[in-house]
Amino acid sequence: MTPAPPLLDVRGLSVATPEGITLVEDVSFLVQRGGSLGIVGESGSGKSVTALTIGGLVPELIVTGQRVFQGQDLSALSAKALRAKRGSDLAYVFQDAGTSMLPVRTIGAQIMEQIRLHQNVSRHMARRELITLLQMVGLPDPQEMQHRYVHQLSGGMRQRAMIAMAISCQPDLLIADEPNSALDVTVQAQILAALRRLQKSGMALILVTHDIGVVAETCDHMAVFYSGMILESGPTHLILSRPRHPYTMALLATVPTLEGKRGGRPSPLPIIRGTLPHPSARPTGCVFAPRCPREGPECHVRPALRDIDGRQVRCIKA
Ligand SMILES: Nc1ncnc2c1ncn2[C@@H]1O[C@H](COP(=O)(O)OP(=O)(O)OP(=O)(O)O)[C@@H](O)[C@H]1O
Repeated sequence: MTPAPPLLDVRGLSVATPEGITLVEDVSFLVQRGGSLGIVGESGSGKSVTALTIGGLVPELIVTGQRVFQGQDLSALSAKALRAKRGSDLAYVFQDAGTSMLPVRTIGAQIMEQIRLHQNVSRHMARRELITLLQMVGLPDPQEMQHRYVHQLSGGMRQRAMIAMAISCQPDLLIADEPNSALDVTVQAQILAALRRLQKSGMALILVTHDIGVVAETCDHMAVFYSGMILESGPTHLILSRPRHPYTMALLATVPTLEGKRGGRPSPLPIIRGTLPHPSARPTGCVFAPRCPREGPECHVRPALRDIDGRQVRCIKA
Protein backbone atom coordinates (compact mmCIF):
# COMPACT_ATOMS: atom_id res chain seq x y z
CA MET A 1 0.00 0.00 0.00
CA THR A 2 1.39 3.43 -0.90
CA PRO A 3 1.53 5.81 2.09
CA ALA A 4 -1.00 8.69 2.12
CA PRO A 5 0.48 11.92 0.74
CA PRO A 6 1.35 14.49 3.41
CA LEU A 7 -1.08 17.32 4.09
CA LEU A 8 1.70 19.89 3.75
CA ASP A 9 5.00 19.38 1.97
CA VAL A 10 7.36 22.33 2.26
CA ARG A 11 10.42 21.84 0.09
CA GLY A 12 13.49 24.04 -0.27
CA LEU A 13 11.67 27.11 1.03
CA SER A 14 13.76 30.28 1.01
CA VAL A 15 12.57 33.78 1.87
CA ALA A 16 14.44 37.02 1.27
CA THR A 17 13.77 40.72 1.54
CA PRO A 18 13.50 42.73 -1.71
CA GLU A 19 17.03 44.00 -0.88
CA GLY A 20 18.30 40.43 -1.08
CA ILE A 21 18.75 39.67 2.62
CA THR A 22 17.99 36.00 3.29
CA LEU A 23 15.60 35.44 6.20
CA VAL A 24 14.87 31.75 5.61
CA GLU A 25 17.06 29.31 3.67
CA ASP A 26 16.33 25.88 2.25
CA VAL A 27 13.65 24.89 4.76
CA SER A 28 11.89 21.56 4.17
CA PHE A 29 9.38 19.69 6.30
CA LEU A 30 6.25 17.57 6.08
CA VAL A 31 3.05 17.71 8.09
CA GLN A 32 0.85 14.64 7.88
CA ARG A 33 -2.96 14.76 8.10
CA GLY A 34 -3.79 15.06 11.78
CA GLY A 35 -0.08 15.39 12.60
CA SER A 36 1.68 18.14 14.51
CA LEU A 37 4.93 20.01 14.02
CA GLY A 38 6.55 22.22 16.64
CA ILE A 39 8.82 24.95 15.26
CA VAL A 40 11.30 26.07 17.92
CA GLY A 41 14.28 28.37 18.02
CA GLU A 42 15.61 31.60 19.43
CA SER A 43 13.92 34.92 18.78
CA GLY A 44 14.74 36.06 15.23
CA SER A 45 15.55 32.58 13.90
CA GLY A 46 12.89 32.77 11.18
CA LYS A 47 10.05 30.78 12.76
CA SER A 48 7.31 33.35 12.13
CA VAL A 49 8.52 34.24 8.64
CA THR A 50 8.34 30.54 7.74
CA ALA A 51 4.88 30.10 9.27
CA LEU A 52 3.51 33.23 7.60
CA THR A 53 5.04 32.36 4.24
CA ILE A 54 3.14 29.06 4.07
CA GLY A 55 -0.17 30.92 3.80
CA GLY A 56 1.23 33.77 1.70
CA LEU A 57 0.93 36.30 4.52
CA VAL A 58 4.14 38.21 3.79
CA PRO A 59 3.62 39.37 0.19
CA GLU A 60 6.42 41.94 0.52
CA LEU A 61 9.04 39.18 0.77
CA ILE A 62 10.55 37.12 -2.06
CA VAL A 63 9.70 33.43 -1.68
CA THR A 64 11.22 30.48 -3.56
CA GLY A 65 10.69 26.74 -3.12
CA GLN A 66 7.54 24.68 -2.85
CA ARG A 67 4.62 24.72 -0.43
CA VAL A 68 2.39 21.85 -1.46
CA PHE A 69 -0.81 21.82 0.61
CA GLN A 70 -3.50 19.19 -0.06
CA GLY A 71 -1.56 18.26 -3.20
CA GLN A 72 -1.62 21.82 -4.57
CA ASP A 73 1.38 24.15 -4.78
CA LEU A 74 0.30 27.27 -2.91
CA SER A 75 2.91 29.39 -4.70
CA ALA A 76 0.94 28.88 -7.92
CA LEU A 77 -2.25 30.38 -6.41
CA SER A 78 -3.39 33.98 -6.87
CA ALA A 79 -3.64 36.23 -3.81
CA LYS A 80 -7.44 35.81 -3.93
CA ALA A 81 -7.28 32.00 -4.12
CA LEU A 82 -4.79 31.96 -1.25
CA ARG A 83 -7.09 34.13 0.83
CA ALA A 84 -9.91 31.68 0.18
CA LYS A 85 -7.63 28.79 1.25
CA ARG A 86 -6.79 30.65 4.46
CA GLY A 87 -10.47 31.05 5.21
CA SER A 88 -11.28 27.42 4.62
CA ASP A 89 -8.62 24.71 4.87
CA LEU A 90 -5.78 26.62 6.50
CA ALA A 91 -6.25 28.79 9.59
CA TYR A 92 -3.93 30.95 11.69
CA VAL A 93 -3.90 31.99 15.33
CA PHE A 94 -1.47 34.64 16.55
CA GLN A 95 -0.19 35.79 19.91
CA ASP A 96 -2.53 38.76 20.39
CA ALA A 97 -5.38 37.13 18.56
CA GLY A 98 -8.01 38.61 20.85
CA THR A 99 -7.40 42.05 19.42
CA SER A 100 -8.74 40.94 16.05
CA MET A 101 -12.25 40.35 17.41
CA LEU A 102 -14.75 43.18 17.18
CA PRO A 103 -15.55 44.92 20.49
CA VAL A 104 -19.13 45.77 19.52
CA ARG A 105 -20.50 42.28 18.87
CA THR A 106 -20.71 39.26 21.15
CA ILE A 107 -18.16 36.53 20.53
CA GLY A 108 -21.01 34.12 19.77
CA ALA A 109 -22.36 36.36 17.00
CA GLN A 110 -18.91 36.71 15.45
CA ILE A 111 -18.11 33.01 15.53
CA MET A 112 -21.57 32.11 14.21
CA GLU A 113 -21.09 34.48 11.32
CA GLN A 114 -17.85 32.66 10.43
CA ILE A 115 -19.56 29.28 10.68
CA ARG A 116 -22.35 30.36 8.35
CA LEU A 117 -19.83 31.88 5.96
CA HIS A 118 -17.95 28.60 5.60
CA GLN A 119 -20.61 25.99 6.12
CA ASN A 120 -23.94 26.11 4.42
CA VAL A 121 -26.01 25.56 7.58
CA SER A 122 -29.13 26.98 9.23
CA ARG A 123 -28.93 29.42 12.15
CA HIS A 124 -30.01 26.61 14.44
CA MET A 125 -27.23 24.29 13.25
CA ALA A 126 -24.70 27.13 13.39
CA ARG A 127 -25.63 27.79 17.02
CA ARG A 128 -25.11 24.11 17.87
CA GLU A 129 -21.76 24.20 16.09
CA LEU A 130 -20.84 27.35 18.04
CA ILE A 131 -21.51 25.63 21.36
CA THR A 132 -19.44 22.61 20.24
CA LEU A 133 -16.55 24.87 19.24
CA LEU A 134 -16.60 26.76 22.53
CA GLN A 135 -16.57 23.44 24.35
CA MET A 136 -13.71 22.14 22.20
CA VAL A 137 -11.48 25.07 23.10
CA GLY A 138 -12.34 24.56 26.77
CA LEU A 139 -14.35 27.72 27.43
CA PRO A 140 -16.48 27.20 30.55
CA ASP A 141 -20.27 27.49 30.29
CA PRO A 142 -20.51 28.02 26.51
CA GLN A 143 -24.24 28.85 26.75
CA GLU A 144 -23.42 31.92 28.80
CA MET A 145 -20.06 32.62 27.18
CA GLN A 146 -21.50 33.12 23.69
CA HIS A 147 -23.29 36.28 24.87
CA ARG A 148 -20.14 37.97 26.15
CA TYR A 149 -18.19 40.77 24.49
CA VAL A 150 -14.41 40.62 24.07
CA HIS A 151 -13.80 43.05 26.96
CA GLN A 152 -15.69 40.69 29.27
CA LEU A 153 -13.18 37.90 28.68
CA SER A 154 -9.82 37.29 30.34
CA GLY A 155 -6.72 37.06 28.12
CA GLY A 156 -6.82 33.28 28.06
CA MET A 157 -10.56 33.19 27.32
CA ARG A 158 -10.07 35.68 24.49
CA GLN A 159 -7.35 33.53 23.02
CA ARG A 160 -9.55 30.44 23.22
CA ALA A 161 -12.47 32.32 21.64
CA MET A 162 -10.13 33.31 18.84
CA ILE A 163 -9.01 29.71 18.34
CA ALA A 164 -12.71 28.75 18.15
CA MET A 165 -13.16 31.44 15.49
CA ALA A 166 -10.09 30.25 13.55
CA ILE A 167 -11.28 26.65 13.48
CA SER A 168 -14.90 27.51 12.69
CA CYS A 169 -14.06 26.87 9.02
CA GLN A 170 -13.04 23.31 9.97
CA PRO A 171 -9.49 23.70 8.63
CA ASP A 172 -7.25 20.74 7.87
CA LEU A 173 -4.32 22.69 9.29
CA LEU A 174 -4.06 25.26 12.09
CA ILE A 175 -0.90 27.34 12.27
CA ALA A 176 -0.53 28.78 15.76
CA ASP A 177 2.24 31.35 16.22
CA GLU A 178 3.09 31.73 19.92
CA PRO A 179 -0.59 31.34 20.82
CA ASN A 180 0.06 31.35 24.54
CA SER A 181 3.28 33.24 25.19
CA ALA A 182 1.55 36.36 26.60
CA LEU A 183 -0.47 34.31 29.07
CA ASP A 184 0.24 33.03 32.55
CA VAL A 185 1.18 29.42 33.13
CA THR A 186 -2.24 28.01 34.07
CA VAL A 187 -3.90 29.72 31.13
CA GLN A 188 -1.11 28.48 28.84
CA ALA A 189 -1.94 24.96 29.99
CA GLN A 190 -5.60 25.53 29.07
CA ILE A 191 -4.67 26.73 25.56
CA LEU A 192 -2.44 23.69 25.07
CA ALA A 193 -5.21 21.39 26.28
CA ALA A 194 -7.50 23.06 23.73
CA LEU A 195 -4.94 22.50 20.95
CA ARG A 196 -4.56 18.86 21.93
CA ARG A 197 -8.33 18.39 21.87
CA LEU A 198 -8.43 19.82 18.36
CA GLN A 199 -5.75 17.42 17.21
CA LYS A 200 -7.84 14.53 18.47
CA SER A 201 -10.55 15.73 16.10
CA GLY A 202 -8.12 15.15 13.20
CA MET A 203 -6.83 18.67 12.57
CA ALA A 204 -3.12 19.06 11.87
CA LEU A 205 -1.15 21.66 13.79
CA ILE A 206 1.97 23.74 13.28
CA LEU A 207 2.94 25.34 16.56
CA VAL A 208 5.55 28.11 16.59
CA THR A 209 7.04 28.61 20.03
CA HIS A 210 10.11 29.43 22.08
CA ASP A 211 9.08 26.79 24.55
CA ILE A 212 10.46 23.28 24.07
CA GLY A 213 8.33 22.00 26.94
CA VAL A 214 5.22 23.01 25.00
CA VAL A 215 6.45 21.13 21.94
CA ALA A 216 7.20 18.08 24.07
CA GLU A 217 3.60 18.05 25.27
CA THR A 218 1.85 18.93 22.04
CA CYS A 219 3.75 17.96 18.88
CA ASP A 220 4.72 14.58 17.42
CA HIS A 221 7.43 16.18 15.24
CA MET A 222 9.66 19.19 15.73
CA ALA A 223 12.00 21.40 13.73
CA VAL A 224 14.80 23.35 15.37
CA PHE A 225 15.38 26.68 13.64
CA TYR A 226 18.53 28.78 13.78
CA SER A 227 19.41 31.77 11.63
CA GLY A 228 16.71 30.97 9.08
CA MET A 229 17.58 27.29 8.71
CA ILE A 230 16.40 24.01 10.16
CA LEU A 231 19.36 22.47 11.98
CA GLU A 232 17.55 19.38 13.21
CA SER A 233 14.10 17.97 12.58
CA GLY A 234 12.26 14.73 13.20
CA PRO A 235 10.13 12.93 15.77
CA THR A 236 9.94 14.98 18.97
CA HIS A 237 10.68 12.08 21.31
CA LEU A 238 13.87 11.18 19.39
CA ILE A 239 15.20 14.73 19.31
CA LEU A 240 14.42 15.43 22.95
CA SER A 241 15.84 12.15 24.20
CA ARG A 242 18.91 12.06 21.93
CA PRO A 243 19.63 15.42 20.27
CA ARG A 244 22.29 15.12 17.55
CA HIS A 245 22.96 18.72 16.52
CA PRO A 246 25.22 20.70 18.90
CA TYR A 247 22.71 23.58 18.76
CA THR A 248 19.80 21.35 19.79
CA MET A 249 21.97 19.99 22.60
CA ALA A 250 22.76 23.52 23.76
CA LEU A 251 19.11 24.56 23.48
CA LEU A 252 17.96 21.57 25.53
CA ALA A 253 20.61 22.30 28.14
CA THR A 254 18.97 25.71 28.67
CA VAL A 255 15.67 24.08 29.65
CA PRO A 256 15.43 23.93 33.45
CA THR A 257 14.76 20.48 34.91
CA LEU A 258 12.81 19.69 38.05
CA GLU A 259 15.91 18.01 39.53
CA GLY A 260 17.96 21.20 39.05
CA LYS A 261 20.50 20.18 41.67
CA ARG A 262 23.83 18.44 41.49
CA GLY A 263 26.04 17.63 44.45
CA GLY A 264 23.75 19.55 46.79
CA ARG A 265 24.20 22.83 44.90
CA PRO A 266 21.71 24.22 42.42
CA SER A 267 23.21 23.92 38.93
CA PRO A 268 23.27 27.24 37.08
CA LEU A 269 21.23 27.31 33.88
CA PRO A 270 23.71 27.01 31.02
CA ILE A 271 23.48 29.66 28.35
CA ILE A 272 24.65 29.45 24.76
CA ARG A 273 27.63 31.76 24.34
CA GLY A 274 27.39 34.43 21.64
CA THR A 275 24.30 35.69 19.83
CA LEU A 276 22.22 34.79 16.81
CA PRO A 277 23.67 36.49 13.71
CA HIS A 278 21.62 39.26 12.10
CA PRO A 279 20.11 38.09 8.77
CA SER A 280 22.45 40.45 6.90
CA ALA A 281 25.51 38.86 8.55
CA ARG A 282 24.81 35.14 8.37
CA PRO A 283 27.97 32.99 8.28
CA THR A 284 28.75 31.45 4.88
CA GLY A 285 29.52 27.99 6.31
CA CYS A 286 27.51 26.33 9.04
CA VAL A 287 25.33 29.10 10.49
CA PHE A 288 25.92 27.85 14.04
CA ALA A 289 29.71 27.44 13.70
CA PRO A 290 30.68 30.74 15.42
CA ARG A 291 28.89 29.59 18.58
CA CYS A 292 29.53 25.87 18.31
CA PRO A 293 31.78 24.08 20.82
CA ARG A 294 32.68 21.53 18.12
CA GLU A 295 33.49 24.05 15.40
CA GLY A 296 36.38 23.07 13.11
CA PRO A 297 37.79 23.87 9.64
CA GLU A 298 35.25 21.55 7.94
CA CYS A 299 32.42 23.75 9.27
CA HIS A 300 33.30 26.54 6.87
CA VAL A 301 31.22 24.84 4.17
CA ARG A 302 27.38 24.98 4.51
CA PRO A 303 26.38 21.45 5.60
CA ALA A 304 23.41 19.70 3.95
CA LEU A 305 20.61 18.10 5.98
CA ARG A 306 21.51 14.45 6.53
CA ASP A 307 19.41 11.53 7.70
CA ILE A 308 20.90 10.38 10.98
CA ASP A 309 19.38 8.16 13.60
CA GLY A 310 15.75 8.63 12.53
CA ARG A 311 15.89 12.40 12.07
CA GLN A 312 17.54 15.02 9.84
CA VAL A 313 20.57 16.95 11.03
CA ARG A 314 22.46 19.79 9.37
CA CYS A 315 25.90 19.19 10.86
CA ILE A 316 29.00 17.69 9.30
CA LYS A 317 30.12 16.33 12.69
CA ALA A 318 26.84 14.87 13.96
N1 LIG B 1 8.63 41.59 6.63
C1 LIG B 1 9.92 41.56 6.97
N2 LIG B 1 10.85 42.28 6.29
C2 LIG B 1 12.16 42.23 6.63
N3 LIG B 1 12.66 41.50 7.63
C3 LIG B 1 11.80 40.75 8.34
C4 LIG B 1 10.40 40.75 8.05
N4 LIG B 1 9.80 39.91 8.93
C5 LIG B 1 10.77 39.43 9.74
N5 LIG B 1 11.98 39.94 9.39
C6 LIG B 1 13.28 39.60 9.99
O1 LIG B 1 13.45 38.21 9.79
C7 LIG B 1 14.15 37.62 10.90
C8 LIG B 1 13.34 36.44 11.41
O2 LIG B 1 12.16 36.95 12.02
P1 LIG B 1 11.02 36.01 12.62
O3 LIG B 1 9.94 36.92 13.11
O4 LIG B 1 10.65 34.98 11.64
O5 LIG B 1 11.77 35.35 13.85
P2 LIG B 1 11.15 34.42 14.98
O6 LIG B 1 12.06 33.26 15.09
O7 LIG B 1 9.71 34.15 14.71
O8 LIG B 1 11.31 35.35 16.24
P3 LIG B 1 10.31 35.59 17.47
O9 LIG B 1 10.36 34.31 18.24
O10 LIG B 1 10.91 36.74 18.20
O11 LIG B 1 8.95 35.88 16.88
C9 LIG B 1 14.31 38.73 11.93
O12 LIG B 1 15.63 39.21 11.82
C10 LIG B 1 13.29 39.76 11.51
O13 LIG B 1 13.73 41.06 11.86
